[in-house]
Amino acid sequence: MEGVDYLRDERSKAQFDVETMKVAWAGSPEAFLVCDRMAKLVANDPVFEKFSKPMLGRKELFKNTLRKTAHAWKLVNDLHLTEEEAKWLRHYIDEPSYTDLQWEMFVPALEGQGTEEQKKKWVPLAKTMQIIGTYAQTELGHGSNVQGLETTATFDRQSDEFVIHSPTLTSSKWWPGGLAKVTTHAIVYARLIIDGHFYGVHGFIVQLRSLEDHSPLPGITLGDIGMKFGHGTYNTMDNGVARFDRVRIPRDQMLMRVSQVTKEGKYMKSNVPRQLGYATMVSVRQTIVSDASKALSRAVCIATRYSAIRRQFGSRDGGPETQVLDYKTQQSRLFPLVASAFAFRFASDWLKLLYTDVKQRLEVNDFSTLPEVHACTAGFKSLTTAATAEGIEECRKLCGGHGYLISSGLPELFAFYVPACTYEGENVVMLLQVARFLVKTVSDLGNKQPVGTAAYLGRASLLVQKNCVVQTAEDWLNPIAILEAFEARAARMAVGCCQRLAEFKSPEEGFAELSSDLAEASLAHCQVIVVSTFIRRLQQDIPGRGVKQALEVLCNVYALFLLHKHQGDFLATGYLTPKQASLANDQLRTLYSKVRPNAIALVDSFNHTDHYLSSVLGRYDGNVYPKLYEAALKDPLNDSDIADGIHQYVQPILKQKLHSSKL
Ligand SMILES: CCCCCCCC/C=C\CCCCCCCCCCCCCCCC(=O)SCCNC(=O)CCNC(=O)[C@H](O)C(C)(C)COP(=O)(O)OP(=O)(O)OC[C@H]1O[C@@H](n2cnc3c(N)ncnc32)[C@H](O)[C@@H]1OP(=O)(O)O
Ligand SMILES: Cc1cc2nc3c(=O)[nH]c(=O)nc-3n(C[C@H](O)[C@H](O)[C@H](O)COP(=O)(O)OP(=O)(O)OC[C@H]3O[C@@H](n4cnc5c(N)ncnc54)[C@H](O)[C@@H]3O)c2cc1C
Repeated sequence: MEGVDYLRDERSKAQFDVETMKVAWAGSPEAFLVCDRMAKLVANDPVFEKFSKPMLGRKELFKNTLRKTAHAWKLVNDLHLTEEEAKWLRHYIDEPSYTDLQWEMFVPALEGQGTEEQKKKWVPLAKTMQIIGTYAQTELGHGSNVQGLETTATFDRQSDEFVIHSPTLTSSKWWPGGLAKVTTHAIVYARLIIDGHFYGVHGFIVQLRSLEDHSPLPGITLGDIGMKFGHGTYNTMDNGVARFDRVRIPRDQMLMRVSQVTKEGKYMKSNVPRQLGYATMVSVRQTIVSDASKALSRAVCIATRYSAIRRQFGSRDGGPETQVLDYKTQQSRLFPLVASAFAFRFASDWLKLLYTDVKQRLEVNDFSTLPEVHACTAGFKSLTTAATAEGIEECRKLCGGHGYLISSGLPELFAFYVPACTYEGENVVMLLQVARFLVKTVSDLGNKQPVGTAAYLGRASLLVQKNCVVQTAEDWLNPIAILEAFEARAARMAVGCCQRLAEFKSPEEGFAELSSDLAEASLAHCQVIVVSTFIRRLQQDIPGRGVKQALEVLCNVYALFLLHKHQGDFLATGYLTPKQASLANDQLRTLYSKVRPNAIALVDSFNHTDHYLSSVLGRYDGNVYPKLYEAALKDPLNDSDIADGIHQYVQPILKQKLHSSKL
């Protein structure tokens, strides 16, 4: 049998209806149709070809992306694509471009932090791409600590302008996407100074380049920050550096929803919290969570298909060897990642609802849920990106040696994905934000009943006393038992941290000293939410033959895998006995056997095109080995039998006089 037959055979074993599962994955029949249409549009358009990327130099890579972006923008207009369709188009094109910053950060910053008047002026210009903007917050010397930024915006009362200035080398803006060569404008974050007094960091709309000839405006020095990790992935983007030498902008280009500066130089705070200045980051963190499930589903699709084709050992008489997918070790590394992709998918759908709700509230100045939403987006961003980056690398290893080839699609996917652990809030820094929220919630338990995602902490006093009642491996299939275990562990970790914090001289000293434990408690809290979201999703009506049952198995795999991985926490907090932890692991093995017949069908449900996967190992048809050969033969080194440099550098070594060597 060939790879093609193996996958056909695997597909015939599926115990659920794949077409309905595709809809469950996409979220709705309408969402599925949009994704499917955009995926095919991209896959069938030769401009969006990706296989030549690894061979391109930096300048060609960049220009190639400019060309693709221009073509995509033309399609958006010619085909009258909605914003949702345009986002999927961008997703399937699969190439970081300046438009990411324009649509994910520049426009949301204008919309979230601008006054009505500012929005009226700037948003239409941005949405029609008459101006192209980026988000210039990070500096050479400061990224995570936004309040530590050094760029200054000094108000000049006489001219009614702000003077934007980079006072030091470390104040150079460093990283903003599209800044080096493309963007005409930026939201520049700077310390506001009026009459020598500092008023904190604010956003300012600064024009960077001439709209006529694209040259940098006077006083602004722009450049690229250099090549990044991987080759053909993030190097398509011109992440840039900018220095400002007393650049003047009109007063009305400070984003003034949160606070205003009057013509007279008076600083006025409106009744909105200053954290609203951080709202753009909340918005994009939510997008990043949704991207995590997409990236992880891509990696597991490649690794699962290849694992069904690859055979090793198991036959001593020349018969077929064992599919590596049948090894329990392979299953225990791969299936939790398949389950995680689904878990993150449902978590991101839920987060989107939470975010839509807070956005509507913020518009009418209701800020009550902002701290919870900030904690959720920051925590989920950290949890999902860390697990996805690790998961992609695990999938590469699951594909053995061939996983290391660029043609497997996995090295480039990892290089593209891994900065998500850093950008938009470094992951540990984000967990510490969750920790602040947890500590406040637990410390306030006497006065305030927690709601929403923290509601379970309202039962903390009970959860720290109760013990797990599981007696058999079967008991671990009960969602109530699973959820209580996660809640008890998280509550015990949070309460334990708070008790120890009280032993320090000051809360700041305690927080710094216990920060590792606090980060772990935050992760445990986020896992409660992801697990409970998955469980709640299964309580909804899920049509289709066997679809709900297959998802139930995955939900249990996800939860019990986490329980096994973090069993140290579950045991140390005293909720579980070692016997109960071991029963969970027994159940996990049984669950892997239930996933096995559905493995290929599950990854088919992601509906990924071969274009999007860009992987010889993950091809839908399974025709792996002939295509690996074909891809290898395309390498420029295979253009001729004798490569450049052989005559010059190798032949002289071969022809050296042997008596000169002692070897
Ligand atoms: C080929 C192309 C095709 C083209 C197609 C054309 C068509 C295109 C159409 C559509 C395209 C769509 C594109 C989609 C693409 C999607 C891709 C998405 C990829 C995105 C790429 C992202 C790039 C990355 C960008 C960046 O990285 S920007 C920089 C981000 N920086 C950070 O995140 C900095 C992190 N630091 C912080 O957030 C903060 O400083 C801190 C650490 C959270 C705060 O620290 P500190 O304690 O000092 O806080 P304070 O400032 O004092 O504040 C204290 C209180 O405020 C609370 N707080 C903090 N943050 C927030 C918040 N965000 N919201 C609410 N509250 C917040 C904090 O908890 C404190 O509260 P308290 O009560 O405890 O006091
Ligand atoms: C591909 C990419 C694209 C980017 N695009 C943009 C962009 O468009 N616009 C923009 O403004 N920025 C952008 N950035 C910058 C990005 O937002 C920052 O790099 C990020 O916020 C992390 O900040 P940092 O680099 O200062 O890391 P640091 O904060 O210096 O982190 C270094 C280490 O210190 C630790 N650390 C930091 N603070 C604490 C603390 N309080 N407690 C414990 N540990 C701590 C971190 O955990 C980490 O291990 C981009 C970055 C990348 C990689």
